[in-house]
Amino acid sequence: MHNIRLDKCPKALFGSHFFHGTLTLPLSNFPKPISTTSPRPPPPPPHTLLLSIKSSLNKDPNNKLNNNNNNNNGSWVSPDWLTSLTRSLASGIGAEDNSGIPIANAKLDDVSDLLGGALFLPLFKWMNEYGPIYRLAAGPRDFVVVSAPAIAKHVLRSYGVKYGKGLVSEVSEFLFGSGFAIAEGSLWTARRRAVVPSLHKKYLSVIVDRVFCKCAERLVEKLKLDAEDGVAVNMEAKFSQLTLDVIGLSVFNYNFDSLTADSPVIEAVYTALKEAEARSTDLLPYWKAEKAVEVIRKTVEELISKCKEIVEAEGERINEEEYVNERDPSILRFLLASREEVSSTQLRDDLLSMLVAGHETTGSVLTWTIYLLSKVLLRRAQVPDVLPGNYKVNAGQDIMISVYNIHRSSQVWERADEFVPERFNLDDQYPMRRTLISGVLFLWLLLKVFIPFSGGPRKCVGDQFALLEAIVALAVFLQHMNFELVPDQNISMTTGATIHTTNVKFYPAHIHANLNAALHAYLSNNMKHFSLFSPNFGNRC
Ligand code: HEM
Repeated sequence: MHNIRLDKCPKALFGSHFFHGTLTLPLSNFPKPISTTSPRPPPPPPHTLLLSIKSSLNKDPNNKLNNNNNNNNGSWVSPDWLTSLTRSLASGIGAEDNSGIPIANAKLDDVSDLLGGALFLPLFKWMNEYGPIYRLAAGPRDFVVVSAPAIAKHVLRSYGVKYGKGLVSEVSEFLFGSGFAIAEGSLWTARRRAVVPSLHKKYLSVIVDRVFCKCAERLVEKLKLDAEDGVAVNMEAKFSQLTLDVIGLSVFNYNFDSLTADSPVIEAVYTALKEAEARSTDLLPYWKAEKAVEVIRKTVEELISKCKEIVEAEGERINEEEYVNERDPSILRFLLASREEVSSTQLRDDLLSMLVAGHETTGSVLTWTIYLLSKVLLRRAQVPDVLPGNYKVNAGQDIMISVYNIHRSSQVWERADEFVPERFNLDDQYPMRRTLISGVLFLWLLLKVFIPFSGGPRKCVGDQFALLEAIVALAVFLQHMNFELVPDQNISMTTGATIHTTNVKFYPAHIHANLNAALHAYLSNNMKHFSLFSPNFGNRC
């Protein structure tokens, strides 16, 4: 596992502002973009696969291919990557590589982070060495890794035309089945159109009150007890429990009550996501996730059948666009009352997608600032394509967009590595709005470089939900609690769907404070601006 020095850890920076009672709004604290002209020109000279393989074999004195040319771009397959070598030898000696994409020379040391699940760390290192686009052989797979906003935008907005989800769908099918989070083509279009209307504005405002505030208040009550006892608390675990309760109530009107009793669903979600990650590189042995998937599916099926009985007994039908059932405003109720014809397996898989995506990711936004938590997005080229910067990819090429790199690149941001709460002046009553009015150019840049919820047609459907949840929870915590980081901890990172810390503890302390007026203003004005955070790049979703 990779150990991060506390003084280098973005979380520590975050903590120094957030966890000592000063109000900060992490969502608005992204760095200022300085450039969006991404691809690093000029492209490196072309090289051949054969020569690259030769260069990787150079270390072997017995190797007959030994007297080859120097390859500035490193080897197609690093000496340490025997699995990749095997694959490359099998699949294309002599093939011309005229892609213009440099090849990352990945050493085993570099990828030790992979074994802890922190793939984004070596990806960042290689970006600094090879630039905003490079080719990486990861185990038996071969990825083009993209850290340039313009290329990322090109790939994300071309979903369905030139790119599909590809690998991510393949490796997550065991979990999501036919759910719309991984479905492709017309199945995805139909399912997304059915589910997205359930997250309408009226629903969100009801959920803020009934669910986000209530769940956060419940957590505060628990933390007060810990404060009295002087107990150090693992906040990541607490946030995980909080968000499971939130997503359970919002999607199913069901209280997991995981703040009180351990819920097997949390563990099951992490286990399943880890397995999906292991499958995507094929570098690690797969976990045995069958049991975890069974736990999640069974839970979802039970919740659906309970709700179905009630809806059928009541004969409820949707007749308004922004329909909310006052007793049960859940997404499940919305879908069932809309009487949409869909198989029960499909419904289960769609809702399971919401449960996993919604639970797993929202927890981490509370411990990391939003721009620091994102990992990678995967796409696969369906046709040959030329990327901005004149980089060529073949049909079938897996593309890995490193959102972490884009959000942390010094080519893109000023003071890229820092958390700077002062970027938005909180004394300003409407910080986001002012930016909107006065900074058209800034916003245009922002839309291209800040993509925690992805972009284009497959962008997150829960972005506004997640942002509101995080803001409301922060508001409630800060009104009642202070947090002090337990000194001398070894802070590590790991990944689920996003980046998480491992076992970081805080001492909570109860305070009596008033909710900051700026936060009030922010909350009441931000909803309409939230779409900023996941651009659709002009696509209709
Ligand atoms: C901080 C919180 C969250 C983050 C950072 C996040 C991030 C993302 C990202 C990056 C994607 C797109 C993946 C891609 O382009 O391949 C995505 C998709 C998705 N998210 Fe979220 N998400 C969050 C919260 C939520 C919540 C709360 C829900 C549910 C209420 C949700 C439901 C979904 C679904 C269903 C998809 C699949 C959409 C599709 O494929 O059409 N997410 N999310």
